[in-house]
Amino acid sequence: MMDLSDQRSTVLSDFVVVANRLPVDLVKRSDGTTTWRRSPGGLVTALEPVLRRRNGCWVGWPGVPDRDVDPFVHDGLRVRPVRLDAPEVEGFYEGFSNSTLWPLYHDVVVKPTFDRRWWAVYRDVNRRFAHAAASAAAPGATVWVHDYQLQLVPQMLRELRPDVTIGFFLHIPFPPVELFAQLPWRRNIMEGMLGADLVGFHLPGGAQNFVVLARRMLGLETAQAGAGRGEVRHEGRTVRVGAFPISIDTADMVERARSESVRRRAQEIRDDLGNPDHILLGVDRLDYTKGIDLRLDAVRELYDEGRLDPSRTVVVQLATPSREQVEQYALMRNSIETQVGRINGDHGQLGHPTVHYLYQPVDRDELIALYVAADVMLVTPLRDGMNLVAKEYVACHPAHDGALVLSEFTGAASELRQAYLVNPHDLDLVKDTIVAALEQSAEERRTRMAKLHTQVTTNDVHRWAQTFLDTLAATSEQAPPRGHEDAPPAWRIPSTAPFSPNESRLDVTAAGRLPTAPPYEPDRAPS
Ligand SMILES: Nc1ncnc2c1ncn2[C@@H]1O[C@H](COP(=O)(O)OP(=O)(O)O)[C@@H](O)[C@H]1O
Ligand SMILES: O=P(O)(O)OC[C@H]1O[C@H](O[C@H]2O[C@H](CO)[C@@H](O)[C@H](O)[C@H]2O)[C@H](O)[C@@H](O)[C@@H]1O
Repeated sequence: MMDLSDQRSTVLSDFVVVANRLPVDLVKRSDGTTTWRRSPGGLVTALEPVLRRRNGCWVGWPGVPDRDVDPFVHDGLRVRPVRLDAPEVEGFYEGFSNSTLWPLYHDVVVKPTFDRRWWAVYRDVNRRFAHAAASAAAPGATVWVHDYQLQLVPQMLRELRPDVTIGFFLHIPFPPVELFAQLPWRRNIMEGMLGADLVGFHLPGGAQNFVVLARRMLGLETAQAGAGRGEVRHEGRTVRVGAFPISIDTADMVERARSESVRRRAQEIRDDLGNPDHILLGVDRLDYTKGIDLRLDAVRELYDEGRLDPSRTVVVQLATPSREQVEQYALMRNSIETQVGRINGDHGQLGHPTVHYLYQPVDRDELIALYVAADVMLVTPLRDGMNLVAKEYVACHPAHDGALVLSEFTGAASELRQAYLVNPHDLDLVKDTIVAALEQSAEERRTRMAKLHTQVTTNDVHRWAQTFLDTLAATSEQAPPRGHEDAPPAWRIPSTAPFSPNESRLDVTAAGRLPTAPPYEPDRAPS
């Protein structure tokens, strides 16, 4: 248990978010001075408005190695930076997080590397984050730990601060048993996450995979209800598990998309692109999971076959630089840029490329203007935890124009059922679907987009956070009084079989049901 008496000089918070990324990155300007810039990725997009509303504190890494930065307030947000040295960035961030866990959890779309040195660094860095969180949290605070980079933090934090309530949320898919079982440190990761009071995933499938592993691999007592809700009994505590599909600050997006300045800019973009009949748009971190290469293949074939007219239909692809030191990302960049060059070489004209490609982050309002201008949004990941870009595009079409082509392998596809859903591995289907989205009737377009818009308006990021945090609060209220943690729960379902990674995932749903109606409904995913 940590002594908080030495923390008097620092403000302690009742609500602490812990994530690898801070909402802002420290970046060097060309003149050698530094400034803070919005960090990449959907985790920051989602959490920033949540923290702003709840006046909490954010513990995370400032995005550059070897920099000690004191706690500070950025644009009204309280921020507590955690230092990582260059070898730690390599072993923890580029290595274990993004070359082991990221590919393993994304269906092994590239081969994960299992390196024992990276694992040791991952553990050490997780311990540092746990200490930073423990130092930031007021007595009895709620600490919300995020994502695959910090899966050991809940357990480590609990050892330091048994008084705090701990939530954990995974932003990427949680893999099926047979994939997770490849991980040499699979037990440590599971035990790390089980340090939380509530473990959340985007989708019921991830939650179910987690409960199955707890029972089969760790031999713990578990219970499952429908739609991914479950409980795991661990070290005398009950850990709740659930699905909580994340979203965006929809009202903010809608307001910006409707603003005069953004609408004017959207028209300028159309003019600058030569007033084509159709604009197809892709917006992604440059990541091999996002299927940018697949959609470019589809578009190239459509141009080659004359099904799309390059003088009337243009593609805009924004790619945010991401994890550039990781080999697979550098390779992916090269191959995408080769694809873009080839399409433009074959189908572009002087001053009029058919694919407009930017490898850079753009300002938020510029991005929204692009969403507004685009007739068809292409979201084709091979695997994606959620994909907020899809929801952002929908939010930016409050008049119910536009069309969304969406991979079935995104978390968003489970909610955005009226999108043009595609299997991105099926190139002919992707091509036909792009053409269908372009040729849809005005009525079809309005009907689909109206339903999608209702979905993202009803289920925004504030509702997501509220549901998770309400569930977490209810969980800690239901915990047995200290000293009575071993009282046997009524629902106990003992593990019966030894762990086997090949066991069917589905058989566990027969394991048991919660005897009483659970107090929460995290799987509400209205259409
Ligand atoms: N080039 C870009 N410039 C600015 N923001 C971008 C760019 N590309 C992506 N984004 C933002 O990054 C976020 C991506 O989130 P998401 O789709 O959930 O995927 P991920 O978190 O894996 O990158 C979105 O909020 C999107 O608006
Ligand atoms: O921090 P980076 O290495 O630069 O990567 C950016 C973020 O990518 C991942 O985002 C995920 O979270 C989104 C919101 O829940 C979700 O929509 C998306 O499907 C995920 O890929 C990663 O999980 C974050 O930790 C990174 O910060």
